[in-house]
Amino acid sequence: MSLTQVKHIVLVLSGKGGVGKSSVTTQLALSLSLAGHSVGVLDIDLTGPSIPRMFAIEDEKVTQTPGGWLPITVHNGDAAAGIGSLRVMSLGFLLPRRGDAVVWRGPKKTAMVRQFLTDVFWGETDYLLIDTPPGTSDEHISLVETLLKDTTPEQLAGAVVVTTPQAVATADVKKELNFCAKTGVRVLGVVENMSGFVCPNCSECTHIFMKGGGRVMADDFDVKFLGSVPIDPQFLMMIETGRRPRYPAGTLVNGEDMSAPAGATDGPDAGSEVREPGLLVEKYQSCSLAPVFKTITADVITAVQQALTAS
Ligand SMILES: Nc1ncnc2c1ncn2[C@@H]1O[C@H](COP(=O)(O)OP(=O)(O)OP(=O)(O)O)[C@@H](O)[C@H]1O
Ligand code: SF4
Repeated sequence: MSLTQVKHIVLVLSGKGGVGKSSVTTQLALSLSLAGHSVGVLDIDLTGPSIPRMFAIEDEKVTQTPGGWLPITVHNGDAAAGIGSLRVMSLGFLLPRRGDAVVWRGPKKTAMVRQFLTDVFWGETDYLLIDTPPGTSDEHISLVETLLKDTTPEQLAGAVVVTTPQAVATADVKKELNFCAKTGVRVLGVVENMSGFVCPNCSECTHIFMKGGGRVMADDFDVKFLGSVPIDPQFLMMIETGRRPRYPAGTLVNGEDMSAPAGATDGPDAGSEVREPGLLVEKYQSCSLAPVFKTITADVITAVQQALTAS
């Protein structure tokens, strides 16, 4: 069984598409890795796998070994720098061409999800984040059934549920919380994404949508609110073009100065359209969302430890 050496499995769920589930998964993975943990990301969004693009590895192909499929390495980690390894598996790596459509009926999707859970060789991994499609579809049921059967309660830590602030999103995301309650999956907490907009000129955060819907929903369901994540165009730019985020002098986020140090040059990758997966962790450290996720990650780790004590 490929998950035996995985310590903690965390599902990333949302009832609604486009709320930033894959972005939250990506940032949680980068943040956990920056905190020194070895991290795996399993993308089971079979019809729209966006995780490979987010890690700039969409042209990679996985290899089959006697121990199973080998996930793609984003980086190997650096013990001296206190950074953990980061590896990714997605259906995107098995498709003949980038962007190929996957038109499968339920049973085939169910079988693929099972295969992803049993046939990927993760090796020793502290956190396996599973990015799921929106809703509560065949993939979710297959995922939860297999995990409840094949992993221990200590391994299956629980779910991080992602929403946006508006009522139209929270209404759908509530269905996901009900799904967790019915299937017995613990909810580690709720993240409100796209909560305000970070201006690229002055780094001021403006709440262009409503705010607070995620917290209200978390309170209604008596689960932890993990935090609000603003829209930062620099994060999007980093993902799309590989450019290193840059903020005006004096930009403070969560007490951390995000502006480039005095005299710093932009480096060879600044302005470059070439995305380099190995540099993603380093670049992410200079993104305004990194300190936000540091706090969220610390809360997720605490919630996982509490779940461990309770199980
Ligand atoms: N906080 C953010 N700041 C800037 N851009 C963001 C943020 N969150 C998400 N995005 C961008 O919004 C788009 C949709 O996000 P993402 O793909 O993560 O959503 P999703 O919920 O996983 O979508 P799907 O339902 O299709 O799987 C992406 O281009 C992503 O980079
Ligand atoms: S936040 Fe400040 S710099 Fe940005 S658009 Fe508004 S006024 Fe201009």
